[in-house]
Amino acid sequence: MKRLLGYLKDYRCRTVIAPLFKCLEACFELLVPLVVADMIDNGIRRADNAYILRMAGLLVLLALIGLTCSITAQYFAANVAIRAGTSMRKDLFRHILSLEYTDIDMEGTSTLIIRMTSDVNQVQTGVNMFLRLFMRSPFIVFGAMIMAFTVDKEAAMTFVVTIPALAVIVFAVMLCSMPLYKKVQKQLDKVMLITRENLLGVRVVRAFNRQQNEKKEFKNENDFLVSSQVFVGKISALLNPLTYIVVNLAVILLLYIGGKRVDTGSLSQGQVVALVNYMLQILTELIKLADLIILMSKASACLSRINTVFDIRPSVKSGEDSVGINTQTEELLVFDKVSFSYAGSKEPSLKNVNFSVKAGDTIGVIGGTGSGKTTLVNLIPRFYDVTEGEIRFKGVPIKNLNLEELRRRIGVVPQKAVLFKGMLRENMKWGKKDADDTEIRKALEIAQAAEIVEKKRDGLDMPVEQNGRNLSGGQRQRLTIARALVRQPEILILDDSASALDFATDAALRKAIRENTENMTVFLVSQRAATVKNADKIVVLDDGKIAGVGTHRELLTDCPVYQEICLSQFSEEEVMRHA
Ligand SMILES: Nc1ncnc2c1ncn2[C@@H]1O[C@H](COP(=O)(O)OP(=O)(O)OP(=O)(O)O)[C@@H](O)[C@H]1O
Repeated sequence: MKRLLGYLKDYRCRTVIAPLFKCLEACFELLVPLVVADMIDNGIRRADNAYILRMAGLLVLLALIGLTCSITAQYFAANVAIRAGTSMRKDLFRHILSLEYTDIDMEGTSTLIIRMTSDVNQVQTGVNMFLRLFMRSPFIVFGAMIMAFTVDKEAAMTFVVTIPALAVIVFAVMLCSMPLYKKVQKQLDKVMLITRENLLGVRVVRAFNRQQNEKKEFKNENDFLVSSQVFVGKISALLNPLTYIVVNLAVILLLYIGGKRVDTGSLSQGQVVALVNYMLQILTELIKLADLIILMSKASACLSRINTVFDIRPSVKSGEDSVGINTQTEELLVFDKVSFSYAGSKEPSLKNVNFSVKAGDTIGVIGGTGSGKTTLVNLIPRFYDVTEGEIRFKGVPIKNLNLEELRRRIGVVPQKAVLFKGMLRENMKWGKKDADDTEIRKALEIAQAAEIVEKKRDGLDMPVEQNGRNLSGGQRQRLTIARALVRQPEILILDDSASALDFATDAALRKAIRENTENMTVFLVSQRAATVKNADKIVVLDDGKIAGVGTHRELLTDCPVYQEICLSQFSEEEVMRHA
């Protein structure tokens, strides 16, 4: 709540104007029954057409003033709600961008998208409706009761009995339905998560002919959502019949008491009609108030979910500065007894990893699926922090280095090639804002991606669609490698980034990288022995542990895991030739 008030603070004036105008509208509405009563008593009873017309004109005037007040209030309420919602969405986006892999893993990408979209929207709607109704509805309920007392104290006693009865019904229904609405909201989230997952993985679903299974799963969750909605709808639907029974009974009582008092001359017919109108106004407002409370409870649930995201502190903290970097040392990186476990995972993904890397070396990282290759290289730019041990960069523990500076020194090409919507040139400049076309073209050449650009009419201005969907998997991979090269990082990490390339292009790529990146330390992560065999040092991983470190030749003689990998990919003759 404090956070939301923080967003409303900047719009104090508008936050006050909106409910005030709603109250002003309510004042004019409360006058209507009195004008109608006067019209009946002094116009219709005396058949005074001129008077009736004058009163009708007055009613139109009241309606117009009420409408103006209402439009003004709604304008300011919507304005405040949209501005506060937009600021909250912006801050949430900024906060999510500051989170690290671990934090995002814990929440899940889909959940974060829901927080940023539907949850913020729900809070926005809650603010809008709150500003419009939180003063107006109680104002009308109490105002109508007071007006009824000014009309006739005895008949108005009906209100004293009816309003609490109505309030009990409205709030009982609301209390029963509120937790159910929360359940519905949760189920809605689930359906949205399934929808998102299926849309993102639509090709995989088709490729594995999983449409029927997915349809079934979606149907189950959706049916549960529908049945929950119908159930809560049925409870909410009780509101109208129950309240109308009470109000109709109250109206009968009012007419009975009013009729008797009309007979005795203490009350006019018009006044009886005014009392009935006040009763109906109270009913309408109590129902609106109940709707508002349900809406507010949904909005507050969404707000607390948004707050849990805001409360996540980035788990990777930047070091103060980069003092102590030894520029003379040959050892660029040292993995010293490094172990790592993912949050919530019982088994460590890396166990006691020790090796060092010289500046300018090419390091191959090889191992079976799930052996920990990606995990290992992700520790270098501190996408995750080690659980045990230490990684040192030029003699300084990377935890002590300024995070931005550390990452500026590293170019990462992840397994999944991601490009962003926009021009290719913009994508290429991600790592170096001021890179010129010559630098970009050079990087494209090394990454074997020059021909992709040459073939396109627009050259570097070619448009890249969302997620680079107008490019093939291999083209995307080469372009992401080029993007990392534009930056000319000290350390280049290629995490299985050539998996979609044919062998010839893969070989040409490695040759170009070797020839053009003399001072760059390159990590080549791959499952292909051919990719890593020329590396200065190869790290062989097996189930999170180091199975061997050395050159291709050394490992072929003394690392059984490496031998096994090579034998599964080369002929025995080829392996023997290298050994
Ligand atoms: N985000 C994560 N949360 C929990 N466990 C994870 C996560 N990412 C990977 N793991 C686990 O860590 C282990 C190592 O995974 P990693 O991705 O590093 O393997 P890999 O050698 O790169 O595999 P591949 O060659 O298939 O990409 C695996 O057992 C995997 O299940």
